[in-house]
Amino acid sequence: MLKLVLLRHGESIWNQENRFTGWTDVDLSEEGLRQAWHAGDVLRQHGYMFDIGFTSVLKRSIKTMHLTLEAMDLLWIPVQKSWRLNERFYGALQGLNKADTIAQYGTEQVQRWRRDPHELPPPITPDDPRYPGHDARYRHLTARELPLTENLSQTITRALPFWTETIVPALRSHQKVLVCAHGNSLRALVQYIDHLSDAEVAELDIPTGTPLVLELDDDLNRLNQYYLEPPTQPGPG
Ligand SMILES: O=C(O)[C@@H](CO)OP(=O)(O)O
Repeated sequence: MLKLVLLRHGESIWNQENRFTGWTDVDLSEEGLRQAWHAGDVLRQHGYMFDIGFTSVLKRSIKTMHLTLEAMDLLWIPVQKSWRLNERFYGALQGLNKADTIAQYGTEQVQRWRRDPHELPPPITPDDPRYPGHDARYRHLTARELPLTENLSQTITRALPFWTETIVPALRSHQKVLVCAHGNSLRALVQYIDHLSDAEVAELDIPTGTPLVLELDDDLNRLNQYYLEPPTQPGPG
């Protein structure tokens, strides 16, 4: 059996402010920092250890990985970063308050932008300051790879090469793997691994800072899946 742990980053400042985030590189909130440490603490208490970590190039996810590993005294393991694990690129919605957007466009439209795997949010243009082509960390990406907007199905397509070429070989060589990423990039991975329908993935909401354990067979079919909670302390007597 192969075991994989997925961890959504701790709460970010824009999660707290209820804003569409996408590739905006916002930091963790105080609560997010606490959640990231707590995740490591819970993993340690359950006896987990990792050989390698994979994360995105966004600081809320990088810092979550770092704090989680620190709480486990595993800061020494290799951690590989890839833009392919980034959050879904939310186009022109990035930065907007979700409640204001609902007031302007209606609940149904906003829900489609957020959860319909094929619905594209309004795109930005390359002269927009939010265009990733202006950011040094994406300078090796081709024009086709630089998004102007992205739906969940496109997020799966760009995350998949990293899954098959990097994460799967690590799992197959029996390394213990921690993937720290984002609400939608993790939903994309789980949809692929679990063969979830569009309706099922629309219902999937992975909470921040809570380790999700996937047990897989040798063909990478899911056998079991559960969130790790703090172990219950034995009561007095
Ligand atoms: O804003 C975002 O980038 C994501 C994750 O926080 O939001 P949503 O859950 O609406 O897809």
